[in-house]
Amino acid sequence: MSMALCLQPKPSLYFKSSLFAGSTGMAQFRGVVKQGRVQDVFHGVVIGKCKRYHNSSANALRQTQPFSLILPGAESTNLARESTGIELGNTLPSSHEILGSGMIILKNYISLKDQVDIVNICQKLGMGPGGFYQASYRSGVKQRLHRMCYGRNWDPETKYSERYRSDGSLPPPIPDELISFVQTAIQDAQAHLNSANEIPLMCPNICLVNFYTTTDRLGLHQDRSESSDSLKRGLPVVSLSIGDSAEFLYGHTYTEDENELSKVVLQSGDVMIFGGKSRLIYHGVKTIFPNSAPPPLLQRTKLRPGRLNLTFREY
Ligand SMILES: O=C(O)CCC(=O)C(=O)O
Ligand SMILES: [Fe+2]
Repeated sequence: MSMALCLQPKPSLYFKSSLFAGSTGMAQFRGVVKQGRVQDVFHGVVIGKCKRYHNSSANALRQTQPFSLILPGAESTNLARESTGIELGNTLPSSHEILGSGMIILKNYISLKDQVDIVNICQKLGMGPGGFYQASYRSGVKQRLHRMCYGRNWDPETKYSERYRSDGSLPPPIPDELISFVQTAIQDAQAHLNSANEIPLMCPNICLVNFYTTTDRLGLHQDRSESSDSLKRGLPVVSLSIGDSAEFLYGHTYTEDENELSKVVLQSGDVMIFGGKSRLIYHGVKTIFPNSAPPPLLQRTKLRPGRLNLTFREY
């Protein structure tokens, strides 16, 4: 990647760099949510079921119902792809917030135009083979979140061990422009840190795409399915937020008491990066704030209410 690219204050998705092929990794959910406080806080994900494996074809068939990011009826208008005359220029300046060693938020980093493009990429891939689905556990319980993977299959039960998804599909590759975007974001983050080593550069080879409706949550967990080498080196997780804002909770030790966790609001356009000493933070999404997405994004994409989140990792 050229330095010119790295110095872009808001890198465009259309600056392409070399494609990094390969395999990849993801989240390890803590299997302790029970009737009690944590479930009250994080009632979106069935964390306690994660130990069981699944792959029944009955589940697979149920999982393949298409899920559109776009409001029902809006797809046919094709507004997402046409110029509507809606002003997309960002008015808010970018800034950053360091949350700890190896953990940073680049605020308002993704331009509105790129947010629109990312929604369109995810909509296109999300409706195709390997697109959005609700993973289900062997017990038959489905995750509430709609999710898909790029680059390599990750599933809350089988982690990275199954190349194919339980519905027989393979995840599409990570689009080149997203790989380039993520690497530029890491380099921009490094420039804000005391030492660039706090967050090592990585070549993402997996991306998990989550869509949260306004009532979805994500329970407290660590992302630790990636290779021991990747975790040992502290290769970062890079997380992009688009759509409604979210309250993100995190801490370095597991707790069932929400008050012991730190909180931060992730808004549309923010990029959060956690690597190095923060690579194994416990984290979760407590709340999605309805009606908080930028109006021009909604007008341009017809994104349904909720939040799109992409997390990139290197296996
Ligand atoms: O939605 C987010 O901000 C976090 C997603 C996440 O933690 C994950 O997919 O592992
Ligand atoms: Fe995570």
